[in-house]
Amino acid sequence: MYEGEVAAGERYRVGYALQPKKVETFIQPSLLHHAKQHAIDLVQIDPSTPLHQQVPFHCIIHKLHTQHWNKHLKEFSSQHPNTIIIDPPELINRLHNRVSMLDAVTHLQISLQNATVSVPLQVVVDQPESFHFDKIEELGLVFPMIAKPLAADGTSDSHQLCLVLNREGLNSFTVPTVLQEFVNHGGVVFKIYVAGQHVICVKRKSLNDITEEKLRTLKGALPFSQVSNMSVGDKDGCCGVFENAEMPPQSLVEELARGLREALGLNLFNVDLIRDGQDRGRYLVIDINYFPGYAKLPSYEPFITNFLLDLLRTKIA
Ligand SMILES: Nc1ncnc2c1ncn2[C@@H]1O[C@H](COP(=O)(O)OP(=O)(O)OP(=O)(O)O)[C@@H](O)[C@H]1O
Ligand SMILES: O=P(O)(O)O[C@H]1[C@H](O)[C@@H](O)[C@H](OP(=O)(O)O)[C@@H](OP(=O)(O)O)[C@H]1O
Ligand SMILES: [Mg+2]
Ligand SMILES: [Mg+2]
Repeated sequence: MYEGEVAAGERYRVGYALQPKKVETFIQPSLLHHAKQHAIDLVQIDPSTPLHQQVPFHCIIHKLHTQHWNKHLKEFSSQHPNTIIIDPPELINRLHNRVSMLDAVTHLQISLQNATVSVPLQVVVDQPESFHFDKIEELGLVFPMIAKPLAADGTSDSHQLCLVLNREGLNSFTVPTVLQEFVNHGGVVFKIYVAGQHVICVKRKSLNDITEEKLRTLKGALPFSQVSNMSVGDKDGCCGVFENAEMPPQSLVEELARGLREALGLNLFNVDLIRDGQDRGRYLVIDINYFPGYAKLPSYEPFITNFLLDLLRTKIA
């Protein structure tokens, strides 16, 4: 029997390497319990101790951003090729940049049931002095726009966004930043959570539409962060709009999840999708996050456990 193999009646050991805050939210007793009942022991990894001293692992899941961890994991993986690494750090890196993350969508060209999936128009501003307003005008970008730090690396700074309402607002963000077309979408964002072949789409509160009238009265830039973490009760939109918002077609959700999983080579991520308020067949991906907050999903325990079981049974058969 080779290292990593499991005989009938044996158990799987899945190591997790996560920041303390993520351990607190993701590794709930209910998840540990559900996994245990399905022959999976979730074991905390100490990233400061050599991995080979913490073996055996059938699989390792992780979300740590340091180069040191990535190197550590790579070395371990080359010496223990039977341990499944979810997911390879070099592939996760693609989601740490707001341009490369959306590139994967651009190449997909999804069109289903009279609907299309694309990405908002965007431009990178990397040097304040090299930034010319003409450049964004040439691209067809108009106000309002949304400025997002180019890096999406899990730091709180990377979630500091701002609405840019007119030319004045172009001085309000730090570079490098992505300036993105703001698309009115009825204040609802669809979050598609992917764990391998398992996919769930939920709706969350989003930024409200910016009407022509608001655009006439508001000026400069409005900073904001972590909108979709607000509870539904916090929304200032009108009653019932959120509850009544129609979900995207299931076939579109599944096709997008499958396509992105293949294009990115990743198993654990979520996709923020909005529907253009002016064109109900136009969907746009605005964000992709690695190892998102699965615990916010109803029944996340079987969702994650089933994903791990599929993986372990297929790869260790
Ligand atoms: N192009 C856009 N048009 C309209 N609204 C947008 C656009 N991009 C982002 N938003 C709004 O801003 C919110 C935050 O944007 P985004 O998801 O890119 O940031 P984030 O900090 O990466 O979020 P997360 O916490 O999901 O990682 C979205 O949930 C949505 O409400
Ligand atoms: O801070 P970074 O590393 O970027 O990761 C966040 C993601 O960007 C968010 O999308 C997660 O929230 P959602 O699961 O609501 O998307 C959010 O979920 P969490 O706060 O519940 O862990 C994080 O995973
Ligand atoms: Mg988002
Ligand atoms: Mg994000």
